[in-house]
Amino acid sequence: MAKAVTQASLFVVAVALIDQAGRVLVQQRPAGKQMAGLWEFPGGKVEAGETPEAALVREIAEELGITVAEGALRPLTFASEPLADRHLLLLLYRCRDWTGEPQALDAAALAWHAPSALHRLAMPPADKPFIAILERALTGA
Ligand SMILES: Nc1nc2c([nH]c(=O)n2[C@H]2C[C@H](O)[C@@H](COP(=O)(O)OP(=O)(O)OP(=O)(O)O)O2)c(=O)[nH]1
Repeated sequence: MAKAVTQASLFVVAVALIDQAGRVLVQQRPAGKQMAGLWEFPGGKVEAGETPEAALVREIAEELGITVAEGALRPLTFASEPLADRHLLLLLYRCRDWTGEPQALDAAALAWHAPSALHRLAMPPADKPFIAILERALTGA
């Protein structure tokens, strides 16, 4: 019999911005937040009435100060797992086209890394499987 879901879902969208050198942008969660200090993909919670893509366009503008068109967001993969007292549904998109220079408006720091270098970063548990998927997506392997 299927296990009953008792936790409310936390619906989050995030983006792997990919530059011309094939590096991916990650940001460091600031002090005072849950999982402070960990490196994550820019994004955040989908608000009531928003599509995932509209939420991600909004979050990218708020967190990085850059403009992305919804059509430039390509679904890549997702995670579904418990997070504290909730159940996290995390949709990861990839994106190669944006306008502006990313700034750390909501993060302690930004960094560009080749996907293989992400293995060395402290990231949230849900993000770990994303690294190999990004490596395959960017090398074509
Ligand atoms: N943006 C983002 N969030 C992630 C990733 N991995 C991961 O587990 N999360 C979690 C952390 C948070 O619990 C949630 C994102 O929500 P959020 O960033 O809007 O929420 P928050 O707790 O940082 O801040 P707030 O909006 O409540 O002030 O998803 C990721 O790669 N990117």
